Amino acid sequence: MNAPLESSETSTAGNAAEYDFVVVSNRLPVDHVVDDDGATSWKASPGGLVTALEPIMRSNDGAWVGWAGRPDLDIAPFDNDGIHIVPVPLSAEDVENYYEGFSNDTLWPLYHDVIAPPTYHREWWESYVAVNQRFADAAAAVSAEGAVVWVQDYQLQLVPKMLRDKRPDLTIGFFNHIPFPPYGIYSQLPWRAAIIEGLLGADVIGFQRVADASNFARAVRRLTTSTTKTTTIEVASPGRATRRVIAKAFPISIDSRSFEELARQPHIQARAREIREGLGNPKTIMLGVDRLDYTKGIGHRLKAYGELLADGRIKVEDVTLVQVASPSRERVQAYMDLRDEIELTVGRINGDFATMSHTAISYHHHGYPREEMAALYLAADIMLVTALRDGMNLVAKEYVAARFDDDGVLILSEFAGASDELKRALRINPHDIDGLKEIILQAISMPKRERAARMRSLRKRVLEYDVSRWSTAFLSALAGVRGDRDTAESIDLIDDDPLGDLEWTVERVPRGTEL
Ligand SMILES: O=P(O)(O)OC[C@H]1O[C@H](O[C@H]2O[C@H](CO)[C@@H](O)[C@H](O)[C@H]2O)[C@H](O)[C@@H](O)[C@@H]1O
Ligand SMILES: O=c1ccn([C@@H]2O[C@H](COP(=O)(O)OP(=O)(O)O)[C@@H](O)[C@H]2O)c(=O)[nH]1
Repeated sequence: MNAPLESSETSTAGNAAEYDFVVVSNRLPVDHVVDDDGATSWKASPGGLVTALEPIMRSNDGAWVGWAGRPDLDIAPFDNDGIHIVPVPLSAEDVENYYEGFSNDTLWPLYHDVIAPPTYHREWWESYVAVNQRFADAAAAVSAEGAVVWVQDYQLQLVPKMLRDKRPDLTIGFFNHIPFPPYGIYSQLPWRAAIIEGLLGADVIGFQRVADASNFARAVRRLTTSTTKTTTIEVASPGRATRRVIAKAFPISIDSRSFEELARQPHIQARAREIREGLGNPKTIMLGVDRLDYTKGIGHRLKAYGELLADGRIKVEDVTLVQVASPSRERVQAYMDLRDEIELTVGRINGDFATMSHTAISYHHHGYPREEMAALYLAADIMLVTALRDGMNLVAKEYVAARFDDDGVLILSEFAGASDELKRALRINPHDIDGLKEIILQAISMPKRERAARMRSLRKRVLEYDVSRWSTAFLSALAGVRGDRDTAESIDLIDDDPLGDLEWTVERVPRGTEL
């Protein structure tokens, strides 16, 4: 990686308005980290957004505008592995109010079915507006005349309108990586109309699920004078021509082939065997990989596993659970509470059931590199995705891509976006602990022939609809709007949407099942 300058000096890779393709996201693909001894370095950022966008950026020669993950850093733009990186500095106060506050303690819980209660603070909102303006200004400064700018995610929902006001020549896309909530929940937000107006600055607004797009269309109808017809929104503003905005589902994916290639490498397979041996070669290894987030249903899966051990329906010598819980948003109170709760539960289950030779839960509060992820997926007989609500969940798709041996069982929450596509997974309602226990037993005893048939079908889907298909679909929809015609690749990405037609009311939303 080229060494970036740690000051506001200009680098050779300047900040001129020269890029025809610009991605704007809260996070850059790399985080600036400082070790205990004060040494600084760059490491891959956490989460699926970066996993999905990195391959597209590498093949597009574009600029990526975002935050370097630490407060008070003023770093000049630099080139990293074929991507022009444009850091947007955030002060410690911005991080507290815009990122930890409004993004992750207001919007995140609100958009995830209020699993945790959202907090509404006016000063957080003011910071969100100011920081969104800063991202919009930075994007405008690097975008060439007529460029395509693709804004990502809930942290930057005001950027499309801010950009359009400043640079009407740009074509603007927005993709929401997390769910868009039903109106009964969304309407709690004191700034609900301003956010819809912000998003409507885009030409194409993408969502993970059909249900998200229809929730958004309903919010548009309730809060604006714009009209909606299927995926088209007619936006009328005083003194301006009516604009057409497309809002529809574009389910995100992964670079499936490259993940499979990685898993096929002999050293990754050797590492998978080593992981199994290290765990005492149990008959069944179950795996969970999540950011330590209350949306991921980690407690529900621990509950089911602990009860199966307590009931004597499985033995600790036979079935081990590996749980990777990568650190996330560690200064937000709900995340601190969750860590305490999960680690207490892990300690109790291990205390009650582990033997000198066999641990029950192998728990890891770390973020691992891609290679280790691939080895873990190969080592796991069962992958447990028990999210209470999740935009997509790329982990589910990575597990499938890694299993070139057509083996392994995916247990997948119906509340994760991936569930719309991965229909031959064992789909579960994570709130139903008894149901989850039965499904785990079914997965443990599933005959090899059935495992292979299911995995083949899952792999067909994941290999066919990869991240390049996702970005091509989105960007051709954007090109269609720019040319004032919808040339969008016909998106038959979803055959049907089991939850899509439900307009949930607040009362029907599952609220934190008691564990
Ligand atoms: O940046 P952080 O606050 O550390 O959080 C990491 C990312 O988490 C979220 O990921 C989402 O995007 C994935 C890819 O589309 C999707 O599979 C997953 O369901 C979402 O939760 C968040 O949306 C990103 O902005 C964060 O960078
Ligand atoms: O220790 C870890 C844990 C997770 N991941 C990656 O982080 C992403 C998680 O994406 P997902 O969509 O499942 O959830 P998110 O964290 O974005 O909500 C996946 O690419 C994982 O492989 C990783 O690289 N190391």
